[in-house]
Amino acid sequence: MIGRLGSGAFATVWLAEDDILESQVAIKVLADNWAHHPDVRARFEQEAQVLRRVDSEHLVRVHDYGELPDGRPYQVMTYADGGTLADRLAGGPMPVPAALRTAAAIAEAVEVLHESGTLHRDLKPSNVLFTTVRGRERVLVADLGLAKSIAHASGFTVVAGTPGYMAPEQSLPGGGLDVRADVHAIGAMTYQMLTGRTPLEAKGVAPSKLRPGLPRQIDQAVLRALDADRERRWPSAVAFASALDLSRRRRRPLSRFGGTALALAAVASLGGAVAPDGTPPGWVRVSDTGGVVSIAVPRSWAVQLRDRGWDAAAIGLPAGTSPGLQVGADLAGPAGTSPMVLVGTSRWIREPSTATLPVHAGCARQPDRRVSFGGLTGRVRRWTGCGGTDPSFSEVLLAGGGDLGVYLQIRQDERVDRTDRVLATLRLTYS
Ligand SMILES: Nc1ncnc2c1ncn2[C@@H]1O[C@H](COP(=O)(O)OP(=O)(O)OP(=O)(O)O)[C@@H](O)[C@H]1O
Repeated sequence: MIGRLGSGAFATVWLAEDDILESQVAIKVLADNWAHHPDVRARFEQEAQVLRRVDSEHLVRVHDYGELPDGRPYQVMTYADGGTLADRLAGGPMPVPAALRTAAAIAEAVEVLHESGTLHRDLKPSNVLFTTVRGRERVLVADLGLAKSIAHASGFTVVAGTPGYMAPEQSLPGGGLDVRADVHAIGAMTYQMLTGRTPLEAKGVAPSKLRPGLPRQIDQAVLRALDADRERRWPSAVAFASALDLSRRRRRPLSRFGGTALALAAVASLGGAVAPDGTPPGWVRVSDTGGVVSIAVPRSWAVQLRDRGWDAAAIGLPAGTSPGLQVGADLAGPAGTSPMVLVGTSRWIREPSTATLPVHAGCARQPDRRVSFGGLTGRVRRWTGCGGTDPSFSEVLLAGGGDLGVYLQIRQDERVDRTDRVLATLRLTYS
């Protein structure tokens, strides 16, 4: 051990030298009084497992888990040499681009956690660390609030979430939490990075009142993340990050292709096993009411479902309802701002197809490419660079598996294309 880095309500974190890795690591040791509590201990271990398995460059990595001779469990994790966001905020608000970049990185990490089925529950500036990688600073989200949640559930006098950041529903007994509680906390930190004050301290006034010159879109994005009614909040961390990113791009058009990578890189990095029905870990399978078509999407996309079919007239085929579904993060929200998948079947979709795929005005059409999945073949047309609030669109026609062909529209963030990954999970039941 080289020295003590800090302590929280549950644990003390030490700086140590790893002889094998020849690098510095942080070792978090559960406090003695909690180490005797089986539930808290189990959650501490669970936290280590999650942070070992889930892989994002913006999440603290746990390398090892063990037990000291006196029985206290510990986690060995990446050492963050750049202090915490709390330290930075002690000096007042951050430069706007740095605040937005940091918010996007936090959202990315949290989105990856959500996709693996884990809520953070205790996002706050002391849990956001900075480290230096190859001379560049990187944001790292640490410390899941798992221990807190169990302590709270067991009636201990520990607040489950930190005032100023936690969502209103977190202080309600038994209020089932979902990803939107974390969205609230990211919103609160973004507010503070931009204005120097928590929304609680500032009584929720628009950030631009405290930081003149902030664009209206940033005000709107941040206030929506903080809405007391979670139904009106951004439905996912990535939806919030996209809204901030779009505001940022509008301010600084040159940064469009550089800078922040959004959360969607998550897929490639998820651990765990693919389910027998082809559903990747952290994804959710949905189907239409008749069970004819089913598909899996990342959990954060699967907030709303319309499962009563669709009308193939939408793509220029004979009208009439046939099996189909639409699943998305925010189907009722402003068009084009959140991920969505529409899957419609039709016996009119054949090869060569007479369907008329939609044109996405303002987007750049990419060359069509041929795809083939589980006996179905067809083509994908992708539209990118849509500008405004629109992400990318993939238009897909597939046929050849039986009497039904399939049309899909996949709306997603334009920089990471999950079209094939989603298509690979498509299942059709032929009559
Ligand atoms: N990986 C790390 N690298 C460097 N410093 C760290 C690391 N993890 C934690 N720390 C430091 O140790 C402090 C204590 O961390 P810990 O996670 O135990 O508590 P906390 O987040 O401050 O509070 P609480 O657990 O009550 O929510 C942090 O505030 C931070 O300063």
